[in-house]
Amino acid sequence: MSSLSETSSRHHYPMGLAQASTAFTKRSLLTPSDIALVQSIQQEVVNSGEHDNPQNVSHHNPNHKHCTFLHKPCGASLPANPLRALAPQVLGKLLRFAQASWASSTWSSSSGPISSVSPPGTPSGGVGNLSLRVAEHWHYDVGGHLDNDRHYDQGSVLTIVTALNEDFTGGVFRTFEPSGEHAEHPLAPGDSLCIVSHKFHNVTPVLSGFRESLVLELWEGGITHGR
Ligand SMILES: O=C(O)CCC(=O)C(=O)O
Ligand SMILES: [Fe+2]
Repeated sequence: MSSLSETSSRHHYPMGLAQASTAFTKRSLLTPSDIALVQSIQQEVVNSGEHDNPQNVSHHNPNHKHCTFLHKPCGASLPANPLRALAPQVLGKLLRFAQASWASSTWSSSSGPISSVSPPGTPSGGVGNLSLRVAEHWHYDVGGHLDNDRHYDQGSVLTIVTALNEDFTGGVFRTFEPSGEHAEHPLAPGDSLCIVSHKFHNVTPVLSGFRESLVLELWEGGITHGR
């Protein structure tokens, strides 16, 4: 109510409200050539050397999945933020989708999970007021999964997940709803989903083939090359 509490709550996103929030899906947001571009950037990052997320190296075998950061410097041959520099139109599509999702949601209404963040349509509000925290390419082999029902992306505001391939079974993206049930969000290649980052989400085990996804997190913390 007071401006002091509003200021101090700027980076507080109530967990309970996030769980009740809606997920938005956009079919075929990325074209096959957009996907091929993202995959080629991921390959360039891998080939350039330092692509491993140190926090995820140990996950490579036990968890059968692997992360490549597409937002941080990785050697002299690539720009500092490879996805933004080499695929600005792809990033633009994803950010515009996040903006449209937010604008049609109640996420930043007074009783919404991100009421502390200025919504689209207000001066310097919306996605333009957030920064790209991470752009992650995920590769899940058979057995790869994200099995914590209460996994969420702490500290971020919006998460945008895009499917990059379809040559697998299992590997379904789900949200864990307040009812205690999982809602499945099947995603075909190029389909994107946008959620408030504090909404619980998970991925069922890949049963055959491999699964590739692009995960963007937007936050209020400014440009980062870290994490
Ligand atoms: O790969 C996905 O679909 C989502 C992964 C995820 O939620 C995460 O890495 O935080
Ligand atoms: Fe996540």
